[in-house]
Amino acid sequence: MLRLLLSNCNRSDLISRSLLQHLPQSPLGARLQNATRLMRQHQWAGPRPAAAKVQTARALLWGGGCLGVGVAARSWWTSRALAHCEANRLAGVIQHTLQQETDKNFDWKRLWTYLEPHTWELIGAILAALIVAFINIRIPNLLGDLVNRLARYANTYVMDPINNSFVKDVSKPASNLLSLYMLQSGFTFVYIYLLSRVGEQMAARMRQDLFKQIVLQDISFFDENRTGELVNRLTADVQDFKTSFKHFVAHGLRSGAQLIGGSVSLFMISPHMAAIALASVPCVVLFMSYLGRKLRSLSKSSQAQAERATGVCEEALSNIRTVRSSACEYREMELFEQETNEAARLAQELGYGIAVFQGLTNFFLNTLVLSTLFMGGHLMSTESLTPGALMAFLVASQGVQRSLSQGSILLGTMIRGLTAGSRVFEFLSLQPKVELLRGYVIPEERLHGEIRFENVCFAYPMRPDHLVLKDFNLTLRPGQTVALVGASGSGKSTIAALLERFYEPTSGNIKLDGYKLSDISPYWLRANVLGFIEQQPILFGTSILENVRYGKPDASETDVFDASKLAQSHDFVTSLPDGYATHVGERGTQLSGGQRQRIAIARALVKNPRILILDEATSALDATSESEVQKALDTAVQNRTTLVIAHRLSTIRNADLIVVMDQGRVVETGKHDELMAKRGLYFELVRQQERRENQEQILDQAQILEPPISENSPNVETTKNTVQ
Ligand SMILES: Nc1ncnc2c1ncn2[C@@H]1O[C@H](COP(=O)(O)OP(=O)(O)OP(=O)(O)O)[C@@H](O)[C@H]1O
Repeated sequence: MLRLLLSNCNRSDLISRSLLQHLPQSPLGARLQNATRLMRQHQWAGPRPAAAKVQTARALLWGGGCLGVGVAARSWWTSRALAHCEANRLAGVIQHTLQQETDKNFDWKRLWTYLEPHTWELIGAILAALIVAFINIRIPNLLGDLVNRLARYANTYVMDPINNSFVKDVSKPASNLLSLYMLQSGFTFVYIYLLSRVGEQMAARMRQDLFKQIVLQDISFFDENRTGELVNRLTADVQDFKTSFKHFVAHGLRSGAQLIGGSVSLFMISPHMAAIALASVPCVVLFMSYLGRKLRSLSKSSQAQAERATGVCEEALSNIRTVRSSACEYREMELFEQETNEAARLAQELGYGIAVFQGLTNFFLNTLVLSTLFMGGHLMSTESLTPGALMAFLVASQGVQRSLSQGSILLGTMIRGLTAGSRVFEFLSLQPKVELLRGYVIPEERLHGEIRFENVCFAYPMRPDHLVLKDFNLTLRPGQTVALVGASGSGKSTIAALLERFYEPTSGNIKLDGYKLSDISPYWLRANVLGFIEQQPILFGTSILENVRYGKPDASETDVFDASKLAQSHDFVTSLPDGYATHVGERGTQLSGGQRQRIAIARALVKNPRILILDEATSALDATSESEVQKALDTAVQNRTTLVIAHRLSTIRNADLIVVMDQGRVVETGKHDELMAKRGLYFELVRQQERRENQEQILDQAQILEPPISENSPNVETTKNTVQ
């Protein structure tokens, strides 16, 4: 789906045509840009850790050794080209290792970029939370005051409460207390409301940035990361971070302020009791930070495991037809069960750690209350403490106790939040190697559609030690149809992927009308020059009109109809009850394979591309659909340079040039008749295919001739018995 997204980049969404026009258009400008890009890449590799330097040196020595062997084994020219491939491949290995070593600590600076636009709201929330904390510190003193006054009337029977001095005496501290309660609730509302605004807006921006960053990544990123895991980061991790942030700021600030303020007032009420009560706090703090570190690493593995479970679920659901047709429902259930059980086990371990911590903290705090009562009673008996002061001390110490126990919950929240945040920021800081908009645009009058592959070597980033293309050379002249054939895995689709700039060659060049592809804006290239038709095209769950328009968002209805006529889809679309407004279902499941394919062809043609890439566009179809789609393709390729990746060799007999590939190299080129006369690999492939097709025909005929199974036939009996 992402390949499709990249190959049909939505121009109106990302950048206006005028911006594209302003990009440098001369080869010199492009060379300068390329040089800057290379310099930046070089700077990135700049300060290498010592271990990496050793690794680099080792790798280079090893590379040197390999070069030596290569020189001895091959002719000078071939080995020089391959040595170059090997050196570049090694550079890939080193870069991959270095990337894995990058620090994944929490990025506070990046967090600030999200908070900065809400500075005033945040300050307001912090102030309101601090005021609440201050009020909470004041309340015990006022309560103590009230209790002292009430204590005076402990043994007095109040006859007339209205005219009695009791009311006058008590009303002032009581009304003071009431006003504080009202202020406390008002400021609580303010900070909770402001924090939730900041949190929601921050989370929305984070999600948008993360999605943008993910969509812009190189295709190799998607080879490495599973879709479900990416979706998990976009949803669960951002959610976790937001919740933890709000919780932490709201309760953390209040608890922190209350802890400090409450401790001060404890000292003011009774320094003796306060000293005893707070003596053991440093031990709790030390214990808290030790456990915090342990819990953080546990939380990290627990969240990563949850991500894996989501990955399994997403993969199974998005490929439900394959799961069903392979009868793998129970396997998928089992796999999901294993992954979720493991996630639950890790989460339980985390919960266990937090529970131990909280239990110990509670025990500590309760013994603190008990010792306070014991000490307070003793001081009261010696008349060095009033009952009001004891009451104030107890309420204040309860405030401190609440803050401390909040601290243990906050610790868990903070751990979860920091882990989720660093996972989100990890992807936010990734930079794609190929920048979508960087590069120049070839002026219309110079765009002819000539493609040259010059000594291209390539290894996939996920398998840097496996060279897929070795010194690959090929020229496609403007308007020519060139077919790539070869055994499975020989590198045909890789050629198409390189032409689309889904990957960059490890060495060598690909040129379009003499301009290096690496200097051209990939966005412009895919949006204007290349039309890509895949073997199994994916449609989006919207109308046929929107699906065709996906190739060119500003296409008029007439453009869509014209492209559909060229793709032989107009007639079947207009015969549908809703015509172009027909919904195709998720991934286009409500259409037949041939219909999907023809809509995909219309989607590619609507932008009138100069170059068409057909990746086995008919191989997944039955004979009727194949002939319809083939008709569409025959019209589509006219006046365009076309690269056909062929499986059914019968469909490319008329190609202007057939290129036979074997293990990433070109081994034969020519027209069909020339290659057949050569009796080389192409001849062999054609023969193999003919034999296979004959065998399939014989099997089909055998099935037709086989008598229908009757109710009484032994086969049916056997089946019945087996089922029973
Ligand atoms: N994304 C990828 N990451 C790593 N290796 C890959 C990737 N895609 C393909 N390969 C490997 O590259 C080699 C060439 O694959 P490619 O798809 O180009 O072959 P092909 O000739 O098109 O095969 P087929 O006819 O079966 O489609 C294979 O060995 C394959 O395993």
